[in-house]
Amino acid sequence: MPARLSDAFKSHPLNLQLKHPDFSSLQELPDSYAWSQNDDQYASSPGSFGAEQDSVPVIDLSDPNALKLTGHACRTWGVFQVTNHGIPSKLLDDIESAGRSLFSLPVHQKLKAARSPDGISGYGFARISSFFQKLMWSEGFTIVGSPLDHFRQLWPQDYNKFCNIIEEYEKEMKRLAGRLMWLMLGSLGISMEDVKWAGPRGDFRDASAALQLNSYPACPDPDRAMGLAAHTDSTLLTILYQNNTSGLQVLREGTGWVTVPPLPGALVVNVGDLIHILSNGLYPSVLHRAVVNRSRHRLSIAYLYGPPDSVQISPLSKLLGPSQPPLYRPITWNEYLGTKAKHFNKALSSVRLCAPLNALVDVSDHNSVKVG
Ligand SMILES: C=C1C[C@]23C[C@@]1(O)CC[C@H]2[C@@]12CCC[C@@](C)(C(=O)O1)[C@H]2[C@@H]3C(=O)O
Ligand SMILES: O=C(O)CCC(=O)C(=O)O
Ligand SMILES: [Fe+2]
Repeated sequence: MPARLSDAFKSHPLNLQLKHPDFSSLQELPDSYAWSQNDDQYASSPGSFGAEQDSVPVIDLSDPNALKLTGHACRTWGVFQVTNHGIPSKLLDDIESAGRSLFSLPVHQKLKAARSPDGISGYGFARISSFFQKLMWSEGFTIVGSPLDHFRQLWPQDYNKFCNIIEEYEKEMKRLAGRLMWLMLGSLGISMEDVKWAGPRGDFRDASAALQLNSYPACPDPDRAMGLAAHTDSTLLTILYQNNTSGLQVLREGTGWVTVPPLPGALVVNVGDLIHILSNGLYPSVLHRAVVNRSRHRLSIAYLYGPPDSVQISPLSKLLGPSQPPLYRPITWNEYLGTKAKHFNKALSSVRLCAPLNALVDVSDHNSVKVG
Protein backbone atom coordinates (compact mmCIF):
# COMPACT_ATOMS: atom_id res chain seq x y z
CA MET A 1 0.00 0.00 0.00
CA PRO A 2 1.69 3.27 -1.09
CA ALA A 3 1.96 6.07 1.46
CA ARG A 4 -0.87 8.58 1.12
CA LEU A 5 -0.36 12.31 0.58
CA SER A 6 -1.75 13.00 4.04
CA ASP A 7 1.11 10.92 5.51
CA ALA A 8 3.83 12.79 3.61
CA PHE A 9 5.29 14.49 6.68
CA LYS A 10 4.93 11.66 9.22
CA SER A 11 8.68 11.15 9.12
CA HIS A 12 9.42 14.89 8.79
CA PRO A 13 7.66 16.47 11.77
CA LEU A 14 7.97 20.21 12.07
CA ASN A 15 7.98 21.90 15.43
CA LEU A 16 6.93 25.38 14.52
CA GLN A 17 5.86 26.26 18.06
CA LEU A 18 5.30 29.84 17.07
CA LYS A 19 2.65 32.06 18.47
CA HIS A 20 0.29 33.10 15.71
CA PRO A 21 -0.17 36.85 15.93
CA ASP A 22 -3.29 38.88 15.56
CA PHE A 23 -1.88 40.76 12.55
CA SER A 24 -4.55 43.46 12.70
CA SER A 25 -3.36 44.55 16.14
CA LEU A 26 0.23 45.21 15.01
CA GLN A 27 0.93 48.89 14.24
CA GLU A 28 4.63 48.33 13.58
CA LEU A 29 6.55 45.48 12.02
CA PRO A 30 8.01 43.36 14.85
CA ASP A 31 11.70 42.58 14.44
CA SER A 32 10.89 38.89 14.01
CA TYR A 33 9.09 39.82 10.74
CA ALA A 34 11.66 42.31 9.41
CA TRP A 35 13.67 40.70 6.59
CA SER A 36 17.10 42.01 5.70
CA GLN A 37 19.30 41.19 2.70
CA ASN A 38 20.82 38.36 4.74
CA ASP A 39 17.48 36.67 5.30
CA ASP A 40 16.57 36.58 1.63
CA GLN A 41 19.05 35.31 -0.92
CA TYR A 42 16.98 36.83 -3.73
CA ALA A 43 16.76 40.28 -2.12
CA SER A 44 19.25 41.70 -4.64
CA SER A 45 17.33 40.41 -7.67
CA PRO A 46 15.85 43.54 -9.18
CA GLY A 47 12.14 44.17 -9.40
CA SER A 48 10.94 44.80 -12.91
CA PHE A 49 8.69 47.82 -13.34
CA GLY A 50 7.46 50.04 -16.09
CA ALA A 51 6.29 49.72 -19.62
CA GLU A 52 9.20 47.65 -20.86
CA GLN A 53 8.42 44.90 -18.35
CA ASP A 54 8.15 41.42 -19.81
CA SER A 55 4.78 40.05 -18.82
CA VAL A 56 3.58 36.58 -17.97
CA PRO A 57 1.66 35.08 -20.94
CA VAL A 58 -2.14 35.05 -20.82
CA ILE A 59 -3.75 32.12 -22.67
CA ASP A 60 -7.39 31.96 -23.70
CA LEU A 61 -8.21 28.26 -23.36
CA SER A 62 -10.84 28.55 -26.07
CA ASP A 63 -8.16 29.66 -28.57
CA PRO A 64 -7.50 26.92 -31.19
CA ASN A 65 -3.78 27.64 -30.64
CA ALA A 66 -3.96 26.97 -26.90
CA LEU A 67 -1.75 23.84 -27.12
CA LYS A 68 1.09 25.64 -28.84
CA LEU A 69 0.78 28.72 -26.65
CA THR A 70 0.84 26.58 -23.51
CA GLY A 71 3.98 24.74 -24.62
CA HIS A 72 5.70 28.02 -25.40
CA ALA A 73 4.71 29.55 -22.06
CA CYS A 74 5.90 26.47 -20.17
CA ARG A 75 9.30 26.46 -21.88
CA THR A 76 9.97 30.16 -21.67
CA TRP A 77 8.29 31.18 -18.40
CA GLY A 78 7.12 28.16 -16.42
CA VAL A 79 4.00 30.17 -15.63
CA PHE A 80 1.00 31.64 -17.45
CA GLN A 81 -2.50 32.91 -16.76
CA VAL A 82 -5.60 31.28 -18.23
CA THR A 83 -8.95 32.78 -19.20
CA ASN A 84 -12.05 30.95 -20.46
CA HIS A 85 -11.08 28.08 -18.18
CA GLY A 86 -14.63 27.03 -17.38
CA ILE A 87 -14.54 27.58 -13.60
CA PRO A 88 -17.77 29.42 -12.73
CA SER A 89 -17.11 32.91 -11.40
CA LYS A 90 -19.67 32.28 -8.63
CA LEU A 91 -17.45 29.44 -7.37
CA LEU A 92 -14.40 31.75 -7.36
CA ASP A 93 -16.42 34.30 -5.36
CA ASP A 94 -17.58 31.60 -2.96
CA ILE A 95 -14.11 30.20 -2.30
CA GLU A 96 -12.75 33.72 -1.80
CA SER A 97 -15.41 34.53 0.75
CA ALA A 98 -14.91 31.17 2.49
CA GLY A 99 -11.19 32.01 2.79
CA ARG A 100 -12.04 35.47 4.10
CA SER A 101 -14.40 34.01 6.73
CA LEU A 102 -11.76 31.52 7.81
CA PHE A 103 -8.92 33.98 8.26
CA SER A 104 -11.08 36.58 9.97
CA LEU A 105 -11.92 34.17 12.81
CA PRO A 106 -10.23 35.01 16.14
CA VAL A 107 -6.75 33.52 16.52
CA HIS A 108 -7.81 31.16 19.34
CA GLN A 109 -10.56 29.77 17.08
CA LYS A 110 -8.21 29.22 14.11
CA LEU A 111 -5.78 27.46 16.42
CA LYS A 112 -8.45 24.83 17.13
CA ALA A 113 -7.73 23.62 13.60
CA ALA A 114 -3.93 23.99 13.86
CA ARG A 115 -1.81 21.73 11.67
CA SER A 116 -0.11 19.06 13.78
CA PRO A 117 3.72 18.85 13.58
CA ASP A 118 3.64 15.70 11.44
CA GLY A 119 0.41 16.51 9.57
CA ILE A 120 -0.32 18.14 6.26
CA SER A 121 -3.80 19.64 6.84
CA GLY A 122 -4.82 22.55 9.01
CA TYR A 123 -4.02 26.10 9.99
CA GLY A 124 -0.49 27.45 10.40
CA PHE A 125 2.57 29.08 8.95
CA ALA A 126 3.84 27.83 5.58
CA ARG A 127 5.90 24.66 5.97
CA ILE A 128 8.93 26.36 4.43
CA SER A 129 9.05 28.80 7.38
CA SER A 130 11.47 26.44 9.12
CA PHE A 131 14.17 27.32 6.55
CA PHE A 132 14.18 31.00 7.50
CA GLN A 133 15.22 33.04 10.54
CA LYS A 134 12.43 35.55 10.02
CA LEU A 135 8.70 34.99 10.01
CA MET A 136 6.50 35.48 6.97
CA TRP A 137 3.63 37.97 7.00
CA SER A 138 0.99 35.40 6.18
CA GLU A 139 -1.18 32.60 7.49
CA GLY A 140 -2.24 29.49 5.66
CA PHE A 141 -4.74 26.69 5.79
CA THR A 142 -4.01 23.41 4.00
CA ILE A 143 -6.70 20.93 3.02
CA VAL A 144 -5.99 17.36 1.93
CA GLY A 145 -9.00 15.08 1.78
CA SER A 146 -12.05 16.12 3.73
CA PRO A 147 -11.90 19.38 5.68
CA LEU A 148 -14.85 18.20 7.79
CA ASP A 149 -13.06 17.60 11.11
CA HIS A 150 -11.23 20.92 11.00
CA PHE A 151 -14.24 22.88 9.75
CA ARG A 152 -16.38 21.51 12.59
CA GLN A 153 -13.89 23.07 14.97
CA LEU A 154 -13.86 26.38 13.13
CA TRP A 155 -17.57 26.77 12.46
CA PRO A 156 -19.57 24.43 14.72
CA GLN A 157 -22.85 25.71 13.18
CA ASP A 158 -21.92 26.42 9.56
CA TYR A 159 -19.32 23.82 8.61
CA ASN A 160 -21.51 22.12 6.02
CA LYS A 161 -21.81 25.19 3.84
CA PHE A 162 -18.01 25.64 3.78
CA CYS A 163 -17.35 21.93 3.18
CA ASN A 164 -19.62 22.02 0.13
CA ILE A 165 -17.76 24.97 -1.37
CA ILE A 166 -14.40 23.22 -0.90
CA GLU A 167 -15.70 19.99 -2.39
CA GLU A 168 -17.10 21.75 -5.44
CA TYR A 169 -13.92 23.77 -5.91
CA GLU A 170 -11.75 20.64 -5.72
CA LYS A 171 -13.95 18.86 -8.24
CA GLU A 172 -13.74 21.72 -10.75
CA MET A 173 -10.01 22.22 -10.21
CA LYS A 174 -9.32 18.53 -10.75
CA ARG A 175 -11.06 18.67 -14.11
CA LEU A 176 -9.18 21.81 -15.16
CA ALA A 177 -5.85 20.39 -13.96
CA GLY A 178 -6.34 17.26 -16.11
CA ARG A 179 -7.06 19.45 -19.11
CA LEU A 180 -3.98 21.59 -18.44
CA MET A 181 -1.86 18.44 -18.10
CA TRP A 182 -2.77 17.43 -21.65
CA LEU A 183 -2.05 20.92 -22.98
CA MET A 184 1.36 20.88 -21.30
CA LEU A 185 2.23 17.30 -22.24
CA GLY A 186 0.56 17.41 -25.66
CA SER A 187 2.81 20.21 -26.78
CA LEU A 188 5.80 17.96 -25.98
CA GLY A 189 4.34 15.32 -28.30
CA ILE A 190 3.15 13.16 -25.39
CA SER A 191 -0.12 11.29 -25.79
CA MET A 192 -2.34 9.08 -23.64
CA GLU A 193 -0.42 5.88 -24.43
CA ASP A 194 2.72 7.49 -22.98
CA VAL A 195 1.16 8.22 -19.58
CA LYS A 196 -0.52 5.04 -18.34
CA TRP A 197 -1.20 6.57 -14.93
CA ALA A 198 -3.56 9.09 -16.55
CA GLY A 199 -6.04 6.19 -16.40
CA PRO A 200 -8.14 4.50 -19.12
CA ARG A 201 -10.02 7.70 -19.95
CA GLY A 202 -6.95 9.92 -19.65
CA ASP A 203 -8.66 12.01 -17.01
CA PHE A 204 -6.04 11.53 -14.27
CA ARG A 205 -8.79 10.06 -12.11
CA ASP A 206 -6.43 8.97 -9.32
CA ALA A 207 -4.45 12.20 -9.11
CA SER A 208 -3.78 13.61 -5.62
CA ALA A 209 -4.08 17.22 -4.63
CA ALA A 210 -3.89 19.70 -1.77
CA LEU A 211 -5.70 23.00 -1.44
CA GLN A 212 -3.80 25.85 0.19
CA LEU A 213 -5.60 28.99 1.33
CA ASN A 214 -3.14 31.86 1.87
CA SER A 215 -3.90 35.10 3.67
CA TYR A 216 -1.61 38.15 3.57
CA PRO A 217 -2.94 40.85 5.92
CA ALA A 218 -2.21 44.53 5.21
CA CYS A 219 1.26 45.23 6.57
CA PRO A 220 2.57 48.42 8.27
CA ASP A 221 6.03 48.06 6.63
CA PRO A 222 5.63 46.03 3.42
CA ASP A 223 9.11 46.77 2.05
CA ARG A 224 10.75 44.96 4.95
CA ALA A 225 8.23 42.11 5.21
CA MET A 226 7.87 38.91 3.19
CA GLY A 227 4.50 37.28 2.50
CA LEU A 228 5.75 33.95 1.25
CA ALA A 229 9.45 33.44 0.54
CA ALA A 230 10.76 32.39 -2.86
CA HIS A 231 10.08 28.73 -3.60
CA THR A 232 9.07 26.34 -6.34
CA ASP A 233 6.02 24.13 -5.89
CA SER A 234 6.54 20.40 -5.32
CA THR A 235 3.69 19.65 -7.73
CA LEU A 236 3.01 18.66 -11.30
CA LEU A 237 1.24 21.98 -11.68
CA THR A 238 -0.40 24.56 -9.45
CA ILE A 239 -3.54 26.55 -10.25
CA LEU A 240 -3.74 29.79 -8.29
CA TYR A 241 -6.67 32.07 -7.75
CA GLN A 242 -5.70 35.49 -6.39
CA ASN A 243 -8.09 38.18 -5.25
CA ASN A 244 -7.90 41.66 -6.73
CA THR A 245 -4.72 42.59 -4.85
CA SER A 246 -1.38 41.93 -6.47
CA GLY A 247 1.48 40.24 -4.63
CA LEU A 248 2.55 37.20 -6.66
CA GLN A 249 5.94 37.60 -8.34
CA VAL A 250 7.93 35.18 -10.48
CA LEU A 251 11.68 35.24 -10.98
CA ARG A 252 12.63 35.67 -14.60
CA GLU A 253 16.23 35.08 -15.55
CA GLY A 254 17.79 38.25 -16.88
CA THR A 255 14.87 40.42 -15.77
CA GLY A 256 14.30 39.89 -12.06
CA TRP A 257 11.02 39.69 -10.14
CA VAL A 258 8.01 40.11 -12.39
CA THR A 259 4.59 40.77 -10.86
CA VAL A 260 1.74 38.54 -12.02
CA PRO A 261 -1.16 41.02 -11.97
CA PRO A 262 -4.58 39.78 -10.92
CA LEU A 263 -6.81 39.76 -14.02
CA PRO A 264 -10.54 39.52 -13.35
CA GLY A 265 -11.63 35.89 -13.67
CA ALA A 266 -8.18 34.60 -14.68
CA LEU A 267 -6.23 31.84 -12.95
CA VAL A 268 -2.44 31.55 -12.71
CA VAL A 269 -0.92 28.20 -13.67
CA ASN A 270 2.63 27.29 -12.81
CA VAL A 271 4.89 24.43 -13.70
CA GLY A 272 5.87 22.48 -10.59
CA ASP A 273 8.98 20.43 -9.84
CA LEU A 274 7.34 17.17 -10.95
CA ILE A 275 6.51 18.42 -14.47
CA HIS A 276 10.06 19.71 -14.57
CA ILE A 277 11.16 16.11 -13.91
CA LEU A 278 8.62 14.54 -16.35
CA SER A 279 9.73 16.91 -19.10
CA ASN A 280 13.37 16.10 -18.34
CA GLY A 281 14.02 19.74 -17.57
CA LEU A 282 12.35 21.17 -20.71
CA TYR A 283 9.76 22.98 -18.58
CA PRO A 284 11.34 24.97 -15.74
CA SER A 285 9.51 24.96 -12.44
CA VAL A 286 9.22 28.63 -11.71
CA LEU A 287 10.57 30.30 -8.60
CA HIS A 288 7.92 32.55 -7.10
CA ARG A 289 7.09 34.49 -3.95
CA ALA A 290 4.36 36.67 -2.51
CA VAL A 291 4.96 40.23 -1.35
CA VAL A 292 2.60 42.20 0.86
CA ASN A 293 0.73 45.46 0.74
CA ARG A 294 0.41 48.42 3.13
CA SER A 295 -3.33 48.89 2.92
CA ARG A 296 -4.89 45.82 1.34
CA HIS A 297 -5.50 42.34 2.56
CA ARG A 298 -4.57 39.75 -0.07
CA LEU A 299 -5.95 36.26 -0.39
CA SER A 300 -4.82 33.46 -2.67
CA ILE A 301 -5.97 29.89 -3.14
CA ALA A 302 -3.54 27.38 -4.58
CA TYR A 303 -4.64 24.02 -5.97
CA LEU A 304 -1.50 21.88 -5.70
CA TYR A 305 -1.87 19.03 -8.13
CA GLY A 306 0.21 15.86 -8.13
CA PRO A 307 0.26 12.28 -9.40
CA PRO A 308 -1.50 9.31 -7.79
CA ASP A 309 0.20 8.12 -4.58
CA SER A 310 1.72 4.98 -6.10
CA VAL A 311 3.19 6.59 -9.23
CA GLN A 312 6.90 7.12 -9.62
CA ILE A 313 7.56 10.26 -11.64
CA SER A 314 10.54 10.13 -13.97
CA PRO A 315 11.49 11.73 -17.28
CA LEU A 316 9.09 10.54 -20.02
CA SER A 317 10.84 7.94 -22.16
CA LYS A 318 9.63 9.61 -25.38
CA LEU A 319 11.74 12.65 -24.49
CA LEU A 320 14.92 10.64 -24.00
CA GLY A 321 17.57 9.60 -26.47
CA PRO A 322 21.31 9.09 -26.78
CA SER A 323 21.92 12.81 -26.40
CA GLN A 324 19.04 13.33 -23.95
CA PRO A 325 19.79 11.09 -20.96
CA PRO A 326 17.32 11.12 -18.07
CA LEU A 327 18.29 13.94 -15.74
CA TYR A 328 16.28 12.80 -12.71
CA ARG A 329 15.73 9.56 -10.84
CA PRO A 330 12.20 8.18 -10.36
CA ILE A 331 10.39 9.48 -7.30
CA THR A 332 6.85 9.40 -5.86
CA TRP A 333 5.10 12.62 -4.80
CA ASN A 334 5.30 11.62 -1.17
CA GLU A 335 8.99 10.92 -1.35
CA TYR A 336 9.55 14.23 -3.15
CA LEU A 337 7.68 16.14 -0.43
CA GLY A 338 9.95 14.50 2.12
CA THR A 339 12.98 15.57 0.07
CA LYS A 340 11.62 19.10 -0.11
CA ALA A 341 11.07 19.11 3.65
CA LYS A 342 14.75 18.29 4.04
CA HIS A 343 16.45 20.19 1.22
CA PHE A 344 13.90 22.91 0.33
CA ASN A 345 15.06 24.74 -2.83
CA LYS A 346 17.83 22.19 -3.40
CA ALA A 347 15.32 19.29 -3.59
CA LEU A 348 15.34 19.15 -7.41
CA SER A 349 19.08 18.99 -7.65
CA SER A 350 19.13 16.34 -4.91
CA VAL A 351 17.18 13.97 -7.21
CA ARG A 352 19.23 14.88 -10.26
CA LEU A 353 21.21 12.06 -11.86
CA CYS A 354 23.86 13.89 -13.81
CA ALA A 355 25.10 17.42 -14.16
CA PRO A 356 24.26 19.24 -17.39
CA LEU A 357 27.12 18.93 -19.86
CA ASN A 358 27.19 22.54 -20.93
CA ALA A 359 26.89 24.34 -17.64
CA LEU A 360 28.97 24.86 -14.56
CA VAL A 361 25.87 25.79 -12.60
CA ASP A 362 22.84 23.51 -12.38
CA VAL A 363 20.03 25.86 -13.37
CA SER A 364 17.49 23.62 -11.69
CA ASP A 365 19.16 24.39 -8.38
CA HIS A 366 17.45 27.66 -7.73
CA ASN A 367 19.76 28.49 -4.89
CA SER A 368 22.47 29.14 -7.42
CA VAL A 369 20.48 31.16 -9.93
CA LYS A 370 21.88 34.66 -10.27
CA VAL A 371 19.69 37.26 -11.84
CA GLY A 372 20.31 40.79 -12.98
C1 LIG B 1 1.37 19.28 -1.17
C2 LIG B 1 2.02 20.29 -0.63
C3 LIG B 1 2.82 21.27 -1.37
C4 LIG B 1 3.22 22.28 -0.31
C5 LIG B 1 3.34 21.42 0.90
C6 LIG B 1 2.05 20.61 0.81
O1 LIG B 1 2.10 19.57 1.68
C7 LIG B 1 0.83 21.46 1.12
C8 LIG B 1 1.16 22.93 1.10
C9 LIG B 1 2.08 23.31 -0.06
C10 LIG B 1 2.79 24.61 0.22
C11 LIG B 1 1.96 25.87 -0.10
C12 LIG B 1 2.80 27.12 0.23
C13 LIG B 1 4.21 27.03 -0.35
C14 LIG B 1 4.83 25.64 -0.03
C15 LIG B 1 6.30 25.60 -0.46
C16 LIG B 1 4.59 25.32 1.42
O2 LIG B 1 5.31 25.58 2.37
O3 LIG B 1 3.37 24.68 1.55
C17 LIG B 1 3.99 24.57 -0.68
C18 LIG B 1 4.47 23.12 -0.57
C19 LIG B 1 5.29 22.69 -1.78
O4 LIG B 1 4.85 22.89 -2.93
O5 LIG B 1 6.38 22.17 -1.56
O1 LIG C 1 -0.09 33.80 -2.75
C1 LIG C 1 0.49 33.61 -3.80
O2 LIG C 1 0.37 34.35 -4.77
C2 LIG C 1 1.46 32.46 -3.93
C3 LIG C 1 1.04 31.24 -3.16
C4 LIG C 1 1.94 30.10 -3.41
O3 LIG C 1 2.97 30.24 -4.01
C5 LIG C 1 1.58 28.76 -2.90
O4 LIG C 1 0.55 28.61 -2.21
O5 LIG C 1 2.33 27.82 -3.22
FE1 LIG D 1 3.85 28.32 -4.54
